[in-house]
Amino acid sequence: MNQLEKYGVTQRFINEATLYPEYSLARIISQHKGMYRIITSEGERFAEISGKFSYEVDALSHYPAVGDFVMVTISNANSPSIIHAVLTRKSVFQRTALGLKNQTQIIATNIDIVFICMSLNQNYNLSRLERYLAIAWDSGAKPVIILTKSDLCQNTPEILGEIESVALGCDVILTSSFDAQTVKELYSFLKKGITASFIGSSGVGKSTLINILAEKEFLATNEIDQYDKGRHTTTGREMLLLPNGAIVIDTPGMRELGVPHGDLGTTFLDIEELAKHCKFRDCSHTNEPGCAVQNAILSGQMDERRLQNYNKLKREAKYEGLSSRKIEEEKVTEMFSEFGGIKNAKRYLKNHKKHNNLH
Ligand SMILES: Nc1nc2c(ncn2[C@@H]2O[C@H](COP(=O)(O)OP(=O)(O)OP(=O)(O)O)[C@@H](O)[C@H]2O)c(=O)[nH]1
Ligand SMILES: [Zn+2]
Repeated sequence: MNQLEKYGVTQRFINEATLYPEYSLARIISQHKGMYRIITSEGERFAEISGKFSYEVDALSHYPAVGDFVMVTISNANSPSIIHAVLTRKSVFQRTALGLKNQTQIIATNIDIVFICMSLNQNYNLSRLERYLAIAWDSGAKPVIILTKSDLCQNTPEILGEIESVALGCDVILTSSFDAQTVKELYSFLKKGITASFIGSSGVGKSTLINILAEKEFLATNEIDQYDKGRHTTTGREMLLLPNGAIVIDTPGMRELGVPHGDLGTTFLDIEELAKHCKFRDCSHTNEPGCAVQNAILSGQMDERRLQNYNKLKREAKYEGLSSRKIEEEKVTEMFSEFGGIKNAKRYLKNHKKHNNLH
């Protein structure tokens, strides 16, 4: 079988690839400082982007990322293959780039299913789950909730009830590493050729799950690897193949995904639906008369905590916007320092601000 077929290529990508008859289709399996590892029809290769690509690329998010299908010229194993184009992404996990607040950085792409992992002991937290759901809905991947360490939980039915109130139609699976059968339940989602990823706080048991699915120690789990934060000691890979042909993307970036530019509208569909019935269109759902959201809370239909988290995430989203404006100012300073120096830049900003204040 063609190597690439093992790595989740679908007809959709094969079709798009025909637009580039001079190049070959490949998939990015890892990325490190501008160097990529790719799977091609001829096996694994190192790769870098072409000169033309790097000249024309105008946003961080347009660079290839783990999971991308790309069009390449395949070199022999000793020299880098050349990446010419990135095919349309089916799903995208992203976050605001460190140090560059107004640019998004792509963490991983073309993930079909994202398992949101939360452990049933101290890590259990509905607001965090909502946060992860927001990331998932925003990405285009299908979220499935995994509640790990069920062996440590005494009041599972109660918690399941709470989770279902925020999960809105997502599947929820209970697992325990002491019962491999519970983990194998994930195979109803992890079919051959499906690309999946696991997100959730550190220590909830993501590596443990992947190792059980892989039927080998793919990843170091916390007990063996308590001090050495380096992972993937066995494989060095960010994309793993499970025995049944499913693909797992496990990059450090996916593990660190925390605060999303989440799709609040989907995660909090119930609140947004209720809000349509508030008396005032700009209702803040705090103490306005005729507030449908408050009424739902009063009648016990909705949990007050859920509204609080909704408001909190909304505030964060707004704050993101503000801070990016500040970053914009810094960028202008930098730009002007090239010709004319910092003084000119400051003057420019001052005038600019004055000008803005007039509006
Ligand atoms: N009791 C119990 N412990 C578990 C279970 N799953 C994992 N653990 C333990 O939880 C700890 C953390 O597990 P990991 O699999 O390393 O967690 P992780 O989510 O991969 O953590 P990071 O790599 O930091 O993101 C280890 O000591 C595991 O043995 C479970 O189902 N039940
Ligand atoms: Zn309201």
